[in-house]
Amino acid sequence: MASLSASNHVARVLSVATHAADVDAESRIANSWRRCLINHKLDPARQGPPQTLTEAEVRNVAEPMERLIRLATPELEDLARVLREAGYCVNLADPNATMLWSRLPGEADTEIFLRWKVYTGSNFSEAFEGTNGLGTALAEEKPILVHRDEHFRAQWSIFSCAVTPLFDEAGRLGGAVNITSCRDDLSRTAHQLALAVTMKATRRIEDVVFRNHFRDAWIATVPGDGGSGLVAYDDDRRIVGACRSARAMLGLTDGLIASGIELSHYVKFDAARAMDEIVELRRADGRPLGQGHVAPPLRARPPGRQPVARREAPAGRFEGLNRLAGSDPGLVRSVKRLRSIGDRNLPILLHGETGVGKDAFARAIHAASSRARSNYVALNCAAMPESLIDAELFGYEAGAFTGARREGSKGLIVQADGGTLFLDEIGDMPIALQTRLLRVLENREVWPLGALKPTAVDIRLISATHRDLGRMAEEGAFRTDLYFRLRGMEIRLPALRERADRADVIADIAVEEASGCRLSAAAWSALLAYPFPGNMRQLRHVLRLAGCTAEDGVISDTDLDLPPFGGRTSEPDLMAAERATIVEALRRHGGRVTEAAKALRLSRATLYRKIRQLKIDTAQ
Ligand SMILES: Nc1ncnc2c1ncn2[C@@H]1O[C@H](COP(=O)(O)OP(=O)(O)OP(=O)(O)O)[C@@H](O)[C@H]1O
Repeated sequence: MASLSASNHVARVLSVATHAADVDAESRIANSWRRCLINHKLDPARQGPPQTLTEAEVRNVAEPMERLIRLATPELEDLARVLREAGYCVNLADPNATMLWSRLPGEADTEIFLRWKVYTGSNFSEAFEGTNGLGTALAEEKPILVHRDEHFRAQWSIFSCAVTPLFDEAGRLGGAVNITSCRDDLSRTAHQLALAVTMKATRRIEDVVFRNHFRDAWIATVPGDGGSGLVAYDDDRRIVGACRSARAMLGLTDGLIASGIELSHYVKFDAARAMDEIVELRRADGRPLGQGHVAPPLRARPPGRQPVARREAPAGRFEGLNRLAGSDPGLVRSVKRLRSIGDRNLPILLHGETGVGKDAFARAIHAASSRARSNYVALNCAAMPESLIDAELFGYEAGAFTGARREGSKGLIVQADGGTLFLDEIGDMPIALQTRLLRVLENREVWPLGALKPTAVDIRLISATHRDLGRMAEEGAFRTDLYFRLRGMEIRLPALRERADRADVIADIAVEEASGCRLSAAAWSALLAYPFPGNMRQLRHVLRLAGCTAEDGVISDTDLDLPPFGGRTSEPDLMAAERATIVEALRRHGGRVTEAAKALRLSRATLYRKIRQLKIDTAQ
């Protein structure tokens, strides 16, 4: 379609949508235009940005999608890297078409995406924005390419997007992967190729999500006309799950799966041994079905280990906490204590080394509480100077100081009202601010800078530190009264090397970060023996990298980037190991802090802080 002026575009949309012109009348685009006009009563000439959520709202919407986002991120990063040259931005959206993950292409193109708010937090549902890749693909639950003038609203005609819906392990709509370009020199054919790449990436994400969910089960890959389908089954060959295409292919339903129906009703094959293998599949009546693939439970993959008994499906809102606790007795006890305090508003102090999962744990506590529907607001006290923490946390009135935002700022405490405030690295909070925080906790109200009256707040406080706050309080470096106020309940998160279920944690993270690979015996022993000073974060990083360098799907010990470390746990040793990890990440990324931070899964602010603390010379 050639590019049209805005008024011509509107006229064309109206004539096609009202059947006056029968050009493309039966096409999906024409049908969508009709939906927009008749069902959604939209105006193709309307101008203005899409609806955009605040950062806190995005966090709330993203919370139930956390596992999907985590599992999809490596694939999405690859997709963004491949398509960056062609000026594409890449997004992952939830089923309501709200973008929750974005990578902008950089350079000149980025400015356009920012100007038009094509980024995290924006909603592109068809009912609001008219025909567009994300909204229409989700409305129809089918991949679609929407090229420039095919958009309903004239203003979106500067973009071309290609979108593939994503289905979860139960075949339900879980979101969509979107790619958008604003380059007018890219042909429809080029976009079609990009759509094909996106569809492949999305299928791989679905594959990882399915295998991760059914990691205790055997997985059969069944060939079909429109691609293969995955069926999960237990040791007795009873089906426990099936992906969307396997359901369609075999006629499987939730009811049939819940009834424990046997795989042999649908497909048969000879002997299932302990290794991944290609098998000749037959239909239930014995006719050949083609070649399939059978994989043993992922949890059982590390050599020499028996399959781990299936963990009980965790009950409802405690699912996240149970998952993080695994089967480490200390952590399981802590989760039990958290359950027993129920919804009493007790402040919680998390204590643990860097990367053990303090933030993840705090989020899970929030998700398990009756406050889950309200905001979870986090602040890292070590990442910013005192004046900024003050303004960010307590807020300020309009014109309270030079450089303040014209409209003032509510502050994070007020934003967390009704929800949870997470203060990371609380040990780094300057003394003056400790006093203000104590006052907030005691009086349950906050005085924004320059305000004439306080604002009442109801927050649950979770704080975290890697320091010995008790000792700091004794030495006068931390307010004793605040210390006691913070530790309504103190939870120690053990280092990875201390966890009794270390082997399970490693196996689980291997499945997530290096899906499709298995660990050689030597790699497995090396991982078990290594003290992981950077804990979960470092383990994830090591396995992600190993998954990329592994040959023939086998991670050997030489694929593991484990910097020498003595196994002792003193602070200087930890710092030395952390320093070495950061220096190595910076070296790998040519000194580019943003990319090194991404690889280490740290925020840029945190990495800059660590660079300063550890006196790392980034100019090397
Ligand atoms: N139990 C767990 N199982 C698997 N992955 C985990 C677990 N706990 C944390 N992680 C992952 O480890 C990484 C680091 O976690 P998180 O940021 O919560 O650690 P932290 O203790 O807050 O780190 P820091 O002290 O540097 O702020 C994240 O990618 C998180 O998803």
